[in-house]
Amino acid sequence: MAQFEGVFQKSKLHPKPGGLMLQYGTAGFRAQAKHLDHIMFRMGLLATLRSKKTKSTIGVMVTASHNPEEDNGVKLIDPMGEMVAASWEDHATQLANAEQESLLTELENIIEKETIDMNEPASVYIGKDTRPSSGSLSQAVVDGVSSLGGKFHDYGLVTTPQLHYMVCCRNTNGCYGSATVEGYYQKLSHAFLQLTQNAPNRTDDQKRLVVDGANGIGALKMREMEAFLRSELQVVLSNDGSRGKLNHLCGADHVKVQQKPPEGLTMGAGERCCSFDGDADRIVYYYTDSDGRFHLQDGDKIGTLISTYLKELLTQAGLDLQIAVVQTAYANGSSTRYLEDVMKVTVCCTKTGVKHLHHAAQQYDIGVYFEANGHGTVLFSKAAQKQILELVKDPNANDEKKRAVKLLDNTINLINQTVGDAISDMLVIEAVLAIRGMSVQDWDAIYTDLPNRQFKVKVSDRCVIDTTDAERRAVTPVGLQEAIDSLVKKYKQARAFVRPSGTEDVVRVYAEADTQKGADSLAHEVSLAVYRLAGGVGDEPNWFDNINGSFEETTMKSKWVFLFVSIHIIIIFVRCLLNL
Ligand SMILES: CC(=O)N[C@H]1[C@@H](OP(=O)(O)O)O[C@H](CO)[C@@H](O)[C@@H]1O
Ligand SMILES: [Mg+2]
Repeated sequence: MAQFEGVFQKSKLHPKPGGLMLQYGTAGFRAQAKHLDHIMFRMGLLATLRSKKTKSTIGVMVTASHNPEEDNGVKLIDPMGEMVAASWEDHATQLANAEQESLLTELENIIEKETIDMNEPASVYIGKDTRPSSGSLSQAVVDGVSSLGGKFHDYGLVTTPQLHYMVCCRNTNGCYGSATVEGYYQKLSHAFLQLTQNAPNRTDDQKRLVVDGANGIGALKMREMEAFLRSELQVVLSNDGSRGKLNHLCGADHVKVQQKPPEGLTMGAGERCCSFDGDADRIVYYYTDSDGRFHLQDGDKIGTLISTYLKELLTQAGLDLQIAVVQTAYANGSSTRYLEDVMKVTVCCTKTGVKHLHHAAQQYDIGVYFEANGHGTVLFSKAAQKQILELVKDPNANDEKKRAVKLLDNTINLINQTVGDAISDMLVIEAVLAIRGMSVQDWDAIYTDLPNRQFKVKVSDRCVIDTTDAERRAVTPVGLQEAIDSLVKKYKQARAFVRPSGTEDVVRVYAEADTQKGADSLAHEVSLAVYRLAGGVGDEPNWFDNINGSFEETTMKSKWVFLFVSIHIIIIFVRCLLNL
């Protein structure tokens, strides 16, 4: 214990509020920022141990992604830039929840269980998003690393995928790229410019893209990157953080869940637009048509576009590589049908959370994975990359083969294979549309989404809901799945499921049906079933609140409207009385 005296003393500066229990969820810890100082310190400790164990650099990203600005969170990044191994998530939860006096015992337990040699050096890369709380929280991470004698490099403000990229570059000794923000811009922009040479006649209009930066880090980084793209992409940046609040009525999550454009964006009819989320690891595209109808190109559409493009190139290059698309239960039924029936690619479904999709995608030569919300990337196996590189160098390849394989090679360099990356995905999409001469409308027409709806329900303990079959069926509480099954039967082409969120204290409800009215009504009925059978708290789910935005926010709005109307009625009543 004596060797940890420094840790113990430092930990007193980052005390754990007694009784506070948090869990390493879908994407790390997330909570109100004011509850996270001790978590950050402890994740600094854990990252140092993980670095000693793996003899590699580990990443710690301070962000709460799409959550409101008042929240924050932290994710750990493993040596190849992937999410931390699942077994270490348990260590993270144990360490985070240890009361002050048992912190060192918990630390020693991990060291013993993982047989960590404490004489190994440790190196941790740290990054943060633009939340007001991120500065002091990332300092707490630094304190944790330093108190265990680890070395750290603080990248300051970076997107989550940029930090994943840095970690991978470092641990591959630069093979993946150079571990600087500039290195990231250079690698991606070089590949993008190579790809767009294959679409030489694009007009300025076609190069124009309206980007909603969610008032977050993605906007800052997009500004920095612009010059590297040499006008081959002409970004019109909105919600750049100069005025609005992070993720407030904007950003990828808002657009996907509300199925409407963000505020703060001027969209011409038919114009190609996209939204990043708060830490720029997700992207969705959209446009409004001449009738003002909103069309969303979500993660499913992105996955379809990219896999179609890659499949075509594989055929042209004569490469026999297996391509698969990984989705979650949130994937629109139409996308799955299109991929399986028309494109004839393998589709597999995993639990929500990139770590699950990533691992599934690693099983294939080329694994394209996208969550419906726009979080995803493409993984190329080592063997696939080798075959592609060999063909690039093959002097006997004919022109068609040469072109296809060169495109594949540049696409590999443009994709951030460590994790979903809004900037990298955006450049891939822009390149694919340019090369294939497709407009956003052509892309939209590949298949038509089934109308769908997502709701949130507050319950006293969301862990009462346990699921199976990649979260498509609820095992507990008793009777819930039966209730969902009988509700689904009332609608055509319908499907619905519920699961506890891993990032917010809510139960998520998803429904799709042949009409929007049907999807809305099914989602509402399932929400009521959750509320009644899974311990709902507060008012019963209200269809109007759910449809019209974040439910806390609209509940507040409706309260204000109610107060305003009541005051007016009273005034009118008093006036009438006075006139009498
Ligand atoms: C339905 C949905 O969009 N869920 C999101 C959300 O997870 P939840 O566990 O549903 O809160 O945040 C995750 C992290 O960003 C993301 O991976 C996931 O797809
Ligand atoms: Mg995110």
